[in-house]
Amino acid sequence: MTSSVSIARRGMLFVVSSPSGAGKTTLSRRLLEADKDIDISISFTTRPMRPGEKDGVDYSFVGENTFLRMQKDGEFLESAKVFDNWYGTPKGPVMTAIEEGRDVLFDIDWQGAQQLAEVVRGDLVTVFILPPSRQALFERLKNRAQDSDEVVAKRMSQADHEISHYAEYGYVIVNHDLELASRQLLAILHAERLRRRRQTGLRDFVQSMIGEDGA
Ligand SMILES: Nc1nc2c(ncn2[C@@H]2O[C@H](COP(=O)(O)OP(=O)(O)O)[C@@H](O)[C@H]2O)c(=O)[nH]1
Ligand SMILES: Nc1ncnc2c1ncn2[C@@H]1O[C@H](COP(=O)(O)OP(=O)(O)O)[C@@H](O)[C@H]1O
Repeated sequence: MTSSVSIARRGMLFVVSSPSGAGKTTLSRRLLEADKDIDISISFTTRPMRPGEKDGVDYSFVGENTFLRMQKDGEFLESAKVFDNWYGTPKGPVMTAIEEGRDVLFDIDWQGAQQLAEVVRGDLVTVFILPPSRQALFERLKNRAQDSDEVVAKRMSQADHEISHYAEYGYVIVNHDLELASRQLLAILHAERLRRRRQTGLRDFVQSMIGEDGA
């Protein structure tokens, strides 16, 4: 197998959003396993930890006072209230990754995607995940068995509003078959990396090739 040529490029902010239960967490995890050049942004949240979640891994779980202090001090790249809880993206790790030419994955809602679009524009790629049907969404939320009936009902009632934002996204995937949806998400990541304007080292690369003698 031939080894690939490495050309310097800008990192991108890769946003995945969906109504709760459509599968964005599952798809994001699979993307991280399949590709080692993308890091996930770990958000801060005031929502209670779910069974199986780990502080600092799934989210950094903080109280409302801490969150609001961080928000006031400008420590978030974006922040929003979703289902009565606060969520925010810490600035530092994202900026470091982008400067190093690494990509960052965001599992955030449409409000966060809109705010990021104002800050980074050309470095932003957005993907919206749709469930195959309303019934499937309900069943996934119930089968996940991590939220009370009341919370599931609330998430279902918010789904229409979430879904209504799909048209603000650059890509849309219907997550019916998990394998297919995972491949589609990976394909978007790979194609977006090849955008000419992201490949900042292309000019030097081509220049050196054109300048070479003896072909
Ligand atoms: N704007 C914004 N939204 C976030 C952030 N972190 C998570 N979210 C969104 O908040 C919503 C609720 O997330 P979560 O409580 O984990 O529930 P889940 O989506 O059902 O797993 C989802 O739409 C997430 O994408 C963040 O840092 N900023
Ligand atoms: N394509 C799929 N087919 C069946 N179940 C799925 C599929 N994708 C995800 N799930 C399941 O649906 C539930 C919700 O997925 P999750 O990734 O937590 O959604 P979200 O992060 O969007 O709230 C989980 O139990 C997950 O295993």
